Amino acid sequence: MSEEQGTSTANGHGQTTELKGYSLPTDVLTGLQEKDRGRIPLVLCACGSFSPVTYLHLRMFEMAKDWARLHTNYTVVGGYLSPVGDAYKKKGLAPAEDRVKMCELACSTQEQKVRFLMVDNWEASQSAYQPTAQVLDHFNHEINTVLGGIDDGTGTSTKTPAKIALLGGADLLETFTQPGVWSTADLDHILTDYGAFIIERAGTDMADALQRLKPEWRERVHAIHQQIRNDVSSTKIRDFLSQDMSIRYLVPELVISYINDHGLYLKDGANGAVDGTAAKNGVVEIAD
Ligand SMILES: Nc1ncnc2c1ncn2[C@@H]1O[C@H](COP(=O)(O)OP(=O)(O)OP(=O)(O)O)[C@@H](O)[C@H]1O
Ligand SMILES: NC(=O)c1ccc[n+]([C@@H]2O[C@H](COP(=O)(O)O)[C@@H](O)[C@H]2O)c1
Repeated sequence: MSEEQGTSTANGHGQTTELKGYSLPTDVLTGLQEKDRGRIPLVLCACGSFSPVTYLHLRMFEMAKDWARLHTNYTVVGGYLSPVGDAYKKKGLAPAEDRVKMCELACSTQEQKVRFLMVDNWEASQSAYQPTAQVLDHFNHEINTVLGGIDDGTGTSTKTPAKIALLGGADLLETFTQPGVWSTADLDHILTDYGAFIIERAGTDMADALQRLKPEWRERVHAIHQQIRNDVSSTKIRDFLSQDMSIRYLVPELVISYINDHGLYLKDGANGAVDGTAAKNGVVEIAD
């Protein structure tokens, strides 16, 4: 994790810490290709706990990428997993450093020629909780201001602005209308200025969740059905691990090795808590 340096605020949402030496990973961020001429580059940003990351988290990007290609004028040029920071204090949250590392290992399993997924540790490195609107502002700043946009594929080094969008599951969409979870201003900013690609999820009625949104927000949501349903969740993975059950073929092999090597998600907390919020055993209760 990067070293901290000073503090600053962004967009009036809350405190962010400037991270010394931080730069957004861009190693597999592609430019537009000849075949994409006339299309808008799209960068998908998945915010979540990833405790631990599963194959479905990776698969969400594939589903959204296909959907964008088939049903929109966007072309996915990059995807980011942004693990939430320790301040989120959710039950089952392993330390941010471990979750970032596991996401990096998961992304390292991508086949060379088709790699477009990266892990950004900016959110995970913040000591204060970062609302998702602010995380999307961060991506927008890094890609469209710092990088100046995406290579437009004309061979002239001209850059074109990328569309930044939130990627998540239908349970996330469902929380949009749950009282006290999101501020109206943040939702308006996320859906009006960025938009969301939402993947159907078992246990959530996506049509109903969409119906509950204001019409002007609803039209900014790309609702994607899972044609091959996968109901894996990080909670189930943690449950399996706590019962010493196999998680093979649900989670990348490198992530399984990392979990074993670091003794994460053990039922009886053999590793003990790191601090009051996140523990190596991943069974910490949400703090008040
Ligand atoms: N099986 C799934 N189907 C659709 N979306 C999913 C699935 N698993 C995770 N997601 C989505 O991935 C994003 C990040 O996931 P998150 O880290 O919260 O995983 P999770 O499995 O929901 O975690 P937990 O079980 O710890 O609550 C969320 O928007 C979530 O909705
Ligand atoms: N107000 C907000 O910005 C807000 C509210 C709820 C969840 N979230 C984000 O959604 C994601 C949800 O992740 P989990 O499903 O693991 O809880 C996290 O990245 C969290 O920061 C943001």
